Amino acid sequence: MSDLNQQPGLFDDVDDAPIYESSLLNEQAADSVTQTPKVVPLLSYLTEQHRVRVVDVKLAELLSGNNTEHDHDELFYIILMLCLSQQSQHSCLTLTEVDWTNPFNLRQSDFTKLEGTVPDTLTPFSDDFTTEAAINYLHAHHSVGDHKPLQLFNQRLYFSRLAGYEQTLAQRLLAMSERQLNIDDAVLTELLTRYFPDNPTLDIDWQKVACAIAATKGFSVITGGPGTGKTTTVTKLLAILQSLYQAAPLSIKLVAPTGKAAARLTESILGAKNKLTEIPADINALIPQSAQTIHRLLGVKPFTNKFRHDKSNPLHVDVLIIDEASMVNLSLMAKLIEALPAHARLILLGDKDQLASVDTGSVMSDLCQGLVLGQTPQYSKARCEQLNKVCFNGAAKLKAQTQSEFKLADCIAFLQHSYRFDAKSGIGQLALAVNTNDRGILNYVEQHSTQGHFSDVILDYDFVSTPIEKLINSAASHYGDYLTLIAQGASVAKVHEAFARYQLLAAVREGDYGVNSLNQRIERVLQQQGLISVNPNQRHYTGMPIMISQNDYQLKLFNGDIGILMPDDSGQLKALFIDEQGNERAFSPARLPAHDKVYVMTIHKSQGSEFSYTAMVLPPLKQASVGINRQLVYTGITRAKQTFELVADKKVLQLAMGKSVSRASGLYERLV
Ligand SMILES: Nc1ncnc2c1ncn2[C@@H]1O[C@H](COP(=O)(O)OP(=O)(O)OP(=O)(O)O)[C@@H](O)[C@H]1O
Repeated sequence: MSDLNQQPGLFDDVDDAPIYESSLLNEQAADSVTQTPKVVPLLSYLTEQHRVRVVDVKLAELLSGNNTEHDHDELFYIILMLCLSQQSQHSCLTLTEVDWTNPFNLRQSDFTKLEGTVPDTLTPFSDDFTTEAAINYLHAHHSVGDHKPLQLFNQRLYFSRLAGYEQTLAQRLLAMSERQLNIDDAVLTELLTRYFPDNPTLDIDWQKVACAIAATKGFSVITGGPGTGKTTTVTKLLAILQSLYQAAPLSIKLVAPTGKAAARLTESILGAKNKLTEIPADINALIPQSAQTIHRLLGVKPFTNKFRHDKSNPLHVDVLIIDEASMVNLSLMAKLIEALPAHARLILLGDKDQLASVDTGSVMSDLCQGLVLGQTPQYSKARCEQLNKVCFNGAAKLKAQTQSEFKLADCIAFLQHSYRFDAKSGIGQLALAVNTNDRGILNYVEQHSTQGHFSDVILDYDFVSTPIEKLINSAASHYGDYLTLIAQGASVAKVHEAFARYQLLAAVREGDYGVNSLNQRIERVLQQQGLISVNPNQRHYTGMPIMISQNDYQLKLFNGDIGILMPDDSGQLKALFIDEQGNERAFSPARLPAHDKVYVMTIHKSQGSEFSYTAMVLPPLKQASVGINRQLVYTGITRAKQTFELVADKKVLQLAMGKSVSRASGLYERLV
C-alpha cells in the first residue's frame, strides 16, 4: 500500500523503514517479549500510538457490527484502513495496493523497543487473505453494496457517500460532454481566425485548440502551467461564445475555490479584457468583470453542509468557469455540478500539476491523466479532424495517437507554451525542471542563476553553513515595506498590496524550518527593529498579518483569507480584509474565527495566490522523508511572479523532484 503510506498524516513521525518480512518480525516480536516491553494486541497498539483514531474504531465497529472488543473481524480492520486512507485525502481504499501482511505499515522500531509496548502481530489477516480473497469477501458482505454503508467499485472500497459523489460527477460530466450543441462550424472557424491570427512561431496554437474544444463541448478542461494563457484563452472563449449566441446572450459566471483565487481571477480577467482590443465593445460588455467563490455562488446554508442551490434549486447560469479547479475537492465539485441546470456548459481551468485539494479527491488530475508535455493529447480521429477543420483550415496538424479509452479525452485542452516565462526566465525553467524531474534543466537553471543570467531565481543551497537568520532577516526587511505604510497611515488597499508583494513559504509546520518557528523568529526581528510592538499579554497587535484557518459563514470569512491588523479611524485595532470584489472589510479581532499569524505560510495554503517575490524554504533531509514531493515544490515555485528564492538542501530538492504523489480515486475508471 505504498500510495496510502506515502501520504502525509498518519505515519509522519515514523522515519525508519517499514518491515516487509513477517518472519523477521515474528522473531523480533519474540525477542522483544523476552525484554521489558509489554506485548499488546495490534489494535490496542495502534490506538495507543495514535495511529488510528478512537472515533474510527467506533465507526468501524458500528459498520462491521463488531461490538465487542475481542471480536474484530476482517471488515472491521478494512474499515479502519479505509478511514486512514480517507484521512490522507484518498477517495477510496485501493485494495490492490494493500500489503495484507503489514496493512498498517508497521516499522522495525515498532517491534524493537526496549520499553513501552510492542504489537503482538503485524497483521490481523490470515496468510490466505490476499487482495482477491478480500474482494470476494467484501462482495459477499451484507454491509457492502448499493444502498449500503460501503461500496465496491472495481478493486476500490468506498464509504458510500464518496462513491456517490464520484458516480454523480462521472455521470454528469459524461452527459454534459455528450450533449449536442448546435454550433455552426463556419461561424466558429471565422471567430477562431479573428481571435487567433496565424502565429508562425507556433507549430500548434494550443490556445486556439482549447477555444475550439470548449466551444464545441458542454464540458471541457483547460489545463496549463503558469502563464500559458488560461485566462487569456478563456476571455477569448467567452467572446466567441457570446458572439455565437449573440441573439440571446449567455449568463456567464466565474468562480474560484477561495476568495484569494477569486480576487486573482477578477484581476486577471479584467486585465485580459482590457488587453484584448480585438474583442468588439458590445461583446466585451457581455463578459463578466468579476469572479466569486464557489461557496458564495452556491449560497451556504449556515450550520449545514448544504447549499441553497442544488439539484432541486439549480443555478441560473448558462456557462460556468471554475478557475484553480485543482483545489476543488470531490464533494464540492459534485455538489456544484448537481446544482447546474441541464443545459449549462462547464469549463474547468487550472494547472493539473499543482497540489490537489486539501480535502478528499483529486478531480482535476484524475481528468488530466496521461497528458504529456510536448505531445498532442489523445484525441479521437474524428475529434482531430473536427479541430483541424475549425482551427487549421483542415491541415492535419493534430494527429490522432492511439485511441484513448477515456470517454472525456476529446474534452481536455492542454496549453503548453508559457507566455509569461520565456527562455530568459528562470522561474519557468525551474518549474519545468521540478515538474518533469529533469536534472539537466535543473543544472541549466543553477548555472544561469549563479552567472546572473536568470535574475529571477535565487537558489540558496548553502543550507548548513548559511544560517537560517539570513532568510529571516531578508523576510523581515521585505515585510518592513507594508509596516512602514501602516505607520504612515496609508490606505488599507495599499498596505495589502505591499504585503502581498513578498511571501515566505515553508513546506512544514514544525521544526526550525517550519511555519511556527519561522513566524516567531520573524516577529522577533521586526520587534527588535521597532517595526511592530508586541505585548506578551495580548495576542493581536498593529501590523500583524493573519490568515483565517476556519470558514465562518456568518462573517463570510473563509479559510485562507488574509487580513492585516491596523487601527481604524477611531484608533480601534481592527483586522482588515479586502474581498474578491476589492471591498474593504473590518472586524474586531475578538470576533475573528480561528486564524494564524502569517509572516510565513505553508505551501498548501499559498495555493491560489501569487506573490511578486516568493521565497520558499524546505526542511533539512532528516525531516523531508514525508510530505515533501514534486507537486508541493512545483506549487511553491509557481506562486512567484517576478522573483523566486529557494532555501533548501539540494538533496531535498532532488528528493522532492523524484517523488510524485497521486490520490486513490475511481473517477477515471468510471469514465472509461
Ligand atoms: N497568445 C498570446 N500571445 C502573447 N501573449 C500572451 C498570449 N497568451 C497570454 N499572453 C500573455 O501571457 C501572460 C499570462 O497569460 P494569462 O494570465 O492568460 O496566463 P494564465 O495561464 O492564466 O496565468 P496564471 O499562471 O496566472 O494562471 C499575460 O501577460 C498575457 O497577456
